[in-house]
Amino acid sequence: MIRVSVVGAKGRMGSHVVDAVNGAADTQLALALDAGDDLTRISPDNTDVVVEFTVPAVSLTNVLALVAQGVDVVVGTTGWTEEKLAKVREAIAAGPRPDTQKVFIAPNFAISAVLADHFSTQAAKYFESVEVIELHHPDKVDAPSGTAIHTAAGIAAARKAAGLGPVPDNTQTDGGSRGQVVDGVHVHAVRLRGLNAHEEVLFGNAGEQLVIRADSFDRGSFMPGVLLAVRKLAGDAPAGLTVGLDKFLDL
Ligand SMILES: NC(=O)c1ccc[n+]([C@@H]2O[C@H](COP(=O)([O-])OP(=O)(O)OC[C@H]3O[C@@H](n4cnc5c(N)ncnc54)[C@H](O)[C@@H]3O)[C@@H](O)[C@H]2O)c1
Ligand SMILES: O=C(O)C1=N[C@H](C(=O)O)CCC1
Repeated sequence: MIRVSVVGAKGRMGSHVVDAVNGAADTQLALALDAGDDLTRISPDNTDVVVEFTVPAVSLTNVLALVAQGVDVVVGTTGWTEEKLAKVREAIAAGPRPDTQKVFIAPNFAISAVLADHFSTQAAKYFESVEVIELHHPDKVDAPSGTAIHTAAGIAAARKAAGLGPVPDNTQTDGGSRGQVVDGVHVHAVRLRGLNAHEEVLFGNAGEQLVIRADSFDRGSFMPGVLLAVRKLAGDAPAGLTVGLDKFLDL
């Protein structure tokens, strides 16, 4: 049995993870902690893998503490930047298990979103224009979504590798309606009661359009990906920091 502790266990995602861990045949819940609880209770003596779903403002601190305690960590919280990822790599190198420690961070655990992201990077070099629209429930604290930032960055890298220049855009005045620009790609965030997690990538050429869309209607859609990551960390995932569920899929 894989012993799993959950940090952020009372949250929308954390509570689903607790249920998923309790419901799977090969995992058992070790500790379920939330804000105000003592993270040092988690150790290799009681936990094989920690799943962390909290808030962007505290996730890095939690991950650094857990690495220092020598436990492997699956992270679903958003808000990761290259600078924060570098701090995780440094913490692993300076931690108690520099050669075996595993940390996995995924902007999105839903297969639909991972595939939309993957197909978008494949499509990117064929289109002159691209924009990303993400649509979420209004209780979400960050915008744009971590998934949309990851998708935009992947598209931008694919465009750069293909030698494409900037997207065409003759906007002369903009009060904010053109969205946030992530690596040259405009990203628009919608917050609407009734939605869960959705993303649409619009590609355009003269006379044609491709739309790639992923819809997570329910948080249960993230749980197979979370359990896959837990199993991979308890199994053959490489040591060090891995980012993105696509790394664990045969794409
Ligand atoms: N990767 C994915 O597939 C995926 C899917 C959905 C949500 N998310 C992300 O997961 C994060 C959580 O989303 P949510 O909807 O569950 O949020 P939420 O607000 O419902 O839950 C966050 C939980 O973290 C707890 N928390 C806050 N500070 C803490 C601390 N220092 N230590 C321990 N627990 C702490 C809160 O009390 C709360 O219970 C967000 O960043 C969200 O964008 C990622
Ligand atoms: O509900 C959220 O919050 C979500 N956050 C992630 C993001 O920001 O990309 C994944 C989708 C759901």
